[in-house]
Amino acid sequence: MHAIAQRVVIAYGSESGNAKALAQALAAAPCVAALQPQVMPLNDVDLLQAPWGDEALLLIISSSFGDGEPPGNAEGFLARLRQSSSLAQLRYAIFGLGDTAYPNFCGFTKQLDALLQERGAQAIINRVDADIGYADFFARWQSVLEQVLQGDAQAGLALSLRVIAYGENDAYAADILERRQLNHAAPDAEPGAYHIRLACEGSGMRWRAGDTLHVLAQNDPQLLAQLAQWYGAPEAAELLRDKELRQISKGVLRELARLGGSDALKGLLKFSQRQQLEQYLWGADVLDVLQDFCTPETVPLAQLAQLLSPRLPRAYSIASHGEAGHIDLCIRHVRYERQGRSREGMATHWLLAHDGPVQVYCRANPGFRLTGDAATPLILIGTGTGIAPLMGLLRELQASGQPRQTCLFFGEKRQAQDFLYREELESLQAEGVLHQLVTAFSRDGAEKYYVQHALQEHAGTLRDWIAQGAHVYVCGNKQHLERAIGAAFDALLADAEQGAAHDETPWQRLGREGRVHLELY
Ligand SMILES: Cc1cc2nc3c(=O)[nH]c(=O)nc-3n(C[C@H](O)[C@H](O)[C@H](O)COP(=O)(O)O)c2cc1C
Repeated sequence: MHAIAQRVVIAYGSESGNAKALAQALAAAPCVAALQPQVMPLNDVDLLQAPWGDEALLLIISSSFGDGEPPGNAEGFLARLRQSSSLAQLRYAIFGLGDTAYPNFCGFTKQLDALLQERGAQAIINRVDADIGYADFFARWQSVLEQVLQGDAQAGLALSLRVIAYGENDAYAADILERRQLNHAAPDAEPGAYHIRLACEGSGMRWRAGDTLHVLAQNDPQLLAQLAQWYGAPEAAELLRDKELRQISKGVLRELARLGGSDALKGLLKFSQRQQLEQYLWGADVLDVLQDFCTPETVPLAQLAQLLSPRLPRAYSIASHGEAGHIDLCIRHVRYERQGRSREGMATHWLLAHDGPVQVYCRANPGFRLTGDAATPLILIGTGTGIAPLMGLLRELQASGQPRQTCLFFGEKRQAQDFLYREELESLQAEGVLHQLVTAFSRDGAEKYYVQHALQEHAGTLRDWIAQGAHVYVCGNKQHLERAIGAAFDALLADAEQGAAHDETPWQRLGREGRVHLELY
């Protein structure tokens, strides 16, 4: 066997430094160092000028960003590659870094590989698609590269290192390990709040606290039966089984209004009626729309089946950390009645009632992940089941063994019934993971008391923490929470910030500095 390359270029595309660090480590590895490699960002690689003859080799190590796009220092390379014609002389190998929690996993390096192949370039090692645990893959890739450099071409073409990403069409079937009610039933209590644990050990699925779990639930058989009855056609249940029956898009409504010849529905779809439409759609399903505005004759079953989109996944905040081997959710079992029919949240009901595995996949939510360093204090604010991602963050801090100054403000109705995760929170506090646990139970006193009131009472601590660079994480109800929390922070920081520029409020400034993390629903 003889060495296959005299000249090696190691080119990286890297936004936050992982790929660059690997490129530098590779250059220092004895088998490569002997060839005195050049290390540079992909943007500096000149595909046309460099002599990519028999003796040269391009090793690409790059991450993907945005939606499977190149990091900033690789954008120019991609543009030039697109414009280039034949690259038949070029031999290359690609090591892609990514995160399966993003929909376009390793999108950029997959695209590079395809473009290079289209232009006749030759991969000497099969492309690697590595996830966040890339260190192990890199060690294996490097040892195969060593074999290839020594002339063993087969080793590169036999390598198979590609993490498969889960998604809507390729979901993971997770068993339910635990279902436990977190609040105590009482006649006037909030609807049930449940802790659900899903088994994910060995799935290869990756996530971090703050990310979301997408659940592909099945439609309620009762609703399918009611649709079949409305149509007088038993086959409706089968035809509509995998269709989205709850979240009805404007496009579908427009088409139903046209087919049904309904002026009332056409009117509701006018821009000026958007609030009325929102009110009408709250808790509605496709059977409501059909009953209210159409007849089985105006919207034949086959046409409805064609019109409706496939079932949409429902997203839940993950309440466990990424190394846990299981995914925890904290969900509310919503039940209500409308037009004489009792209804339940589609996926929530499915998660609570169904036996057997649940189809799921994770998606990254970088805006709600832990940021900053050990010196960055964390102010966590959650109401009701909005505690879920905050539990995830606390559990991640606990698992990391690197606690920070952390304070949780939790709001609910009544302490005796609604103190979700009370025991665990108290033990996190005893362990020193959580420094302050502040609760605001709105209905326990003579006057309503909410998290924003608790924030005011702790103004001194909060001001100090904000001055130390604290990040604020807020999760809960969209309608009330953000405005109330923003106003509370503006009030408590107003004095401290007197004299500062007034074209923004203190809360807006924190937002602009990337220190406010919101998860509102
Ligand atoms: C905002 C953001 C967007 C990302 N987008 C993607 C993506 O679309 N596909 C993917 O596979 N990985 C994505 N990632 C994950 C990165 O590719 C991964 O963290 C990688 O290890 C970063 O390497 P680098 O430090 O060399 O840039 C993203 C990460 C962040 C923070």
